[in-house]
Amino acid sequence: MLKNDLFLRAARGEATERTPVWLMRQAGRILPEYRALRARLSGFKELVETPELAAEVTIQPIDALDVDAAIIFSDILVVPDAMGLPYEMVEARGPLFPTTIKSAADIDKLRIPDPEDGLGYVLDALRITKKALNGRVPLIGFAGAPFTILAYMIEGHGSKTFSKARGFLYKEPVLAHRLLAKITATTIAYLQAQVAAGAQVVQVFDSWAGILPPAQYTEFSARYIAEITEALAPLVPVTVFAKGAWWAVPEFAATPCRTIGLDWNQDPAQVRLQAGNKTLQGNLDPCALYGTPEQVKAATEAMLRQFAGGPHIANLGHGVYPDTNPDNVRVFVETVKAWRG
Ligand SMILES: Cc1c2[nH]c(c1CCC(=O)O)Cc1[nH]c(c(CCC(=O)O)c1C)Cc1[nH]c(c(CCC(=O)O)c1C)Cc1[nH]c(c(C)c1CCC(=O)O)C2
Repeated sequence: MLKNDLFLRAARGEATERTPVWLMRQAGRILPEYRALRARLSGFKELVETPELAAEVTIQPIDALDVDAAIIFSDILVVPDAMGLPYEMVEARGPLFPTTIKSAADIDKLRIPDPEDGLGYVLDALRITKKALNGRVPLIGFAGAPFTILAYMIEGHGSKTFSKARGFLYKEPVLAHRLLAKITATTIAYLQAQVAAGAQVVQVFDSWAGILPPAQYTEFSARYIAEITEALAPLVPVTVFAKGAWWAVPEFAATPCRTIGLDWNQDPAQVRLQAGNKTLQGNLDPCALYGTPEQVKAATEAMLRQFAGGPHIANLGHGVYPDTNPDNVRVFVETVKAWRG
């Protein structure tokens, strides 16, 4: 039994007494207790791959920020890792893949792993977290969208343009689809296993959606997200967050996802018109949290007003930036909780 099921009810499209709130990347470097734990370890991967520690870090923001949902501490890059393409997390630089996908042979070598084998550490973290939460708040599972995962597998690291990955779509469309199909199969099995391990909502992050032209987005990304939502929606409510893909809202609305995530470039009122009865999630600019507490409160209230007229889960328009003052995050959370729109 959940003591606080506001997030879950909003994610199902049900009415709630107040708007639930959580933050993308709430578990991480904004919290001193995260940085302290992280400093004792060899690196990010050790934290992600040690279920007891991942569970501890997942719960930190529930204690520190009093948010209405927990998101399992992991990364979208565990999927390519389990498929046979390991990543490294380079301090202060971000992810790096020592080998990348270049050919049909590279794609054929990739596994579609049994989640309990290749990703058992995430499933263990979910099971431990679920037990430790003891029903305080719902637990969110997640995975990257196949296109965003392909972008890292081909590019090998973060990039402003992802020109190698985008070039691959033009030069090798057949291979791109072969790779996307393999990532999609892995992701569906992985998310189903996350649900079996205790995830009550799953979110698909298409962080690099905005780098594709709309027609290519439909062909190389949205259709695979649709497949994932069709496989998962019978089990739990599914959230789709595609950063920068404002044009794709009608496509997501046609899938069985329950919630659509908005980044801060999107106009909530306009999205409402396109999204039917879906729940909307978002979308405060993470930079709004750099202001004074009064400014944070005003910006949060302005955001809440824009979402009037339908189910809403308050969040930022992307992950919280690591140099954000946690006190301002608490102002954001408290402002949402006090709001009766
Ligand atoms: C694109 C992407 C990645 N990872 C993720 C995405 C999709 C969401 C988004 O667009 O932000 C998803 C992710 N990564 C992490 C979470 C944890 C759960 C949560 O939201 O609180 C989630 C949901 C932890 C993390 N993932 C990472 C950290 C920082 C690592 C550290 O502790 O040094 C954390 C807490 C590392 C990471 N992981 C990734 C990058 C580009 C980086 C480096 C940039 C950075 O440092 O923030 C890939």
